[in-house]
Amino acid sequence: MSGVPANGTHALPVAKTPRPAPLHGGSRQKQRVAVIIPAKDEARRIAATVRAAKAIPHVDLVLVVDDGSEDTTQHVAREAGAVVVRHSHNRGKAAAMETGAAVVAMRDVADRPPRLLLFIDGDLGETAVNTAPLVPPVLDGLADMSIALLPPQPGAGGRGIVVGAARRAIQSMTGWTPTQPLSGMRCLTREAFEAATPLARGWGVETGLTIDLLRKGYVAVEVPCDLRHRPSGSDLKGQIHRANQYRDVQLAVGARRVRSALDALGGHKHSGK
Ligand SMILES: O=c1ccn([C@@H]2O[C@H](COP(=O)(O)OP(=O)(O)O[C@H]3O[C@H](CO)[C@@H](O)[C@H](O)[C@H]3O)[C@@H](O)[C@H]2O)c(=O)[nH]1
Ligand SMILES: O=C(O)[C@H](O)COP(=O)(O)O
Repeated sequence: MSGVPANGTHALPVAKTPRPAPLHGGSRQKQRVAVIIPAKDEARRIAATVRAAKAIPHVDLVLVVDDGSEDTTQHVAREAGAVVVRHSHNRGKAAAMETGAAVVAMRDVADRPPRLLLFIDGDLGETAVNTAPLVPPVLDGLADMSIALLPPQPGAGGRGIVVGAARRAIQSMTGWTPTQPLSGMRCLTREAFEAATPLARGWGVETGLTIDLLRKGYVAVEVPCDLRHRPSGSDLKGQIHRANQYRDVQLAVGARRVRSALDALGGHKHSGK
């Protein structure tokens, strides 16, 4: 298992899954990328996010999953050029990611490699184009999943409680210490995504993804990306959001600890111990 900073001092990592072989004559098959944007009430920013996502090299599909928005997110996203699907009621970010990946799979074609999946948040606006550096490490077979490292965000009101809990859990279960364990901007191979399903629910999704993939031998890298999003403040709304994040992270981690304890028990039985 391994996870490494892309710009760290380690030797270059190698992804668990080799990339598609070159075609006859040596040219690499054109690997395409789908951007998946889970979005709940993002009407103000989704158009800029969609337009910027379309400018990322290798991207031929930008899919917005409207997760039961009460505003005009779906219409604005469609006008900006996204393919839009919608949950009739709000099901949480992880469910929107699963819906997005399923829709992309329907649009993948048999004679080409499945698209890489680039998940980004709906509130990045024009900075969404700066998730482009997440693609090359996965495209080139250095990693199975790349994770964006964001610069400090003006107005952020967090105290590091949820981030710290997620980081420590990932560290104890995988040996890797991520810098920004909750970062949702991630590029994955189809195989890695499938290996991590069913995803942990709601806000536990990133923590669960990282734990599950690293424990299965997939390789993650963190890549600095110059992104701006709408950070949660320190007001009541922000604190309630953090409480929900904390609950979902703990549920994701708890389920994985139980599973790993059961696996260990099963292994002992199997070996007659
Ligand atoms: O029920 C929901 C709620 C949110 N979203 C979308 O999910 C994304 C992230 O939500 P946001 O409100 O921006 O959350 P943050 O607190 O900013 O989220 C940070 O922390 C989360 C994990 O707790 C990660 O999923 C995010 O990527 C990361 O930016 C946005 O596109 C939302 O529109 C949904 O699809 N469904
Ligand atoms: O604001 C944030 O960074 C997230 O909501 C996590 O909150 P935290 O800083 O309290 O971990």
